[in-house]
Amino acid sequence: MVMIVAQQVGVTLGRRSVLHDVDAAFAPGTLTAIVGPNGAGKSTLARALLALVPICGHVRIDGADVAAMPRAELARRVAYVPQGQTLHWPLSVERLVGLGRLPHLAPMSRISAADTAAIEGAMTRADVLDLRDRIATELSGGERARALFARALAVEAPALIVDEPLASLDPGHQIDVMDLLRAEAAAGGTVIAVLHDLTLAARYCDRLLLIDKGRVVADGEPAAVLTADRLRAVYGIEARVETGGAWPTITTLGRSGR
Ligand SMILES: Nc1ncnc2c1ncn2[C@@H]1O[C@H](COP(=O)(O)OP(=O)(O)OP(=O)(O)O)[C@@H](O)[C@H]1O
Repeated sequence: MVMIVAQQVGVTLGRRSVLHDVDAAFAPGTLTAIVGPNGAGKSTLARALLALVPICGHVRIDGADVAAMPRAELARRVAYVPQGQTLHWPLSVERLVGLGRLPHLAPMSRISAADTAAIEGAMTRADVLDLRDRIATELSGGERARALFARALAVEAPALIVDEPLASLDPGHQIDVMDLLRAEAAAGGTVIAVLHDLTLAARYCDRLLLIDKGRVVADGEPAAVLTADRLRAVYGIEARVETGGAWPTITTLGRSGR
């Protein structure tokens, strides 16, 4: 189990100040969605948590500064699925998923029975067993997304950061992925997902971190974060938010002021 804490995190990319003074804590057993409009800084925050961009402030995993952490150790602690990843090598899906075990392998060593079990388990949970012999570069967008998700699951890291894992998935596989993220959190994982679908985020996540213009504008339980006023202010939409059911549902009615 790991605790990830961002303290006063700021990121500047080129000349653009993209994130400002972000404070956030991500606890074990919690599924957190990072939500916000296009360009708000969600992917940048996901990357900042892994020190993949230069940051001001600190990100700590169980108290250790990620910027100073050896990459292999960080890769064992936090599995990461970036947004819209492209594949360059014509590997089979099984071998692609097997790359998730690299952080655990000593140089030149062979994969163990435990590695094989992790790869099989990840392929099963991401529903890519029937694709295992397919060449990953020849998959559809949704199939590729599931294969890359399986690679992250194969790491068996205590924390998982996934950036727009639902993009290009059909509704059934969207539910499957959200169920999986929930299950990872229920098993003690620290799970962070960048999401655009607010209703799915509200239904599945313990907590939403709403980002706008590089700043955290709300952080809390979905029903507290997703108010009609806030959706108008942040997304520029008129939305009906219903909180009477098992989870809040958001129906977008149109653009504000139109
Ligand atoms: N390398 C870069 N140089 C300059 N600006 C960048 C760079 N990468 C991203 N940005 C800018 O940083 C801002 C935040 O980008 P980011 O990808 O984090 O947004 P996002 O919230 O994930 O958006 P989306 O929902 O569209 O994926 C955007 O304005 C983007 O144009």
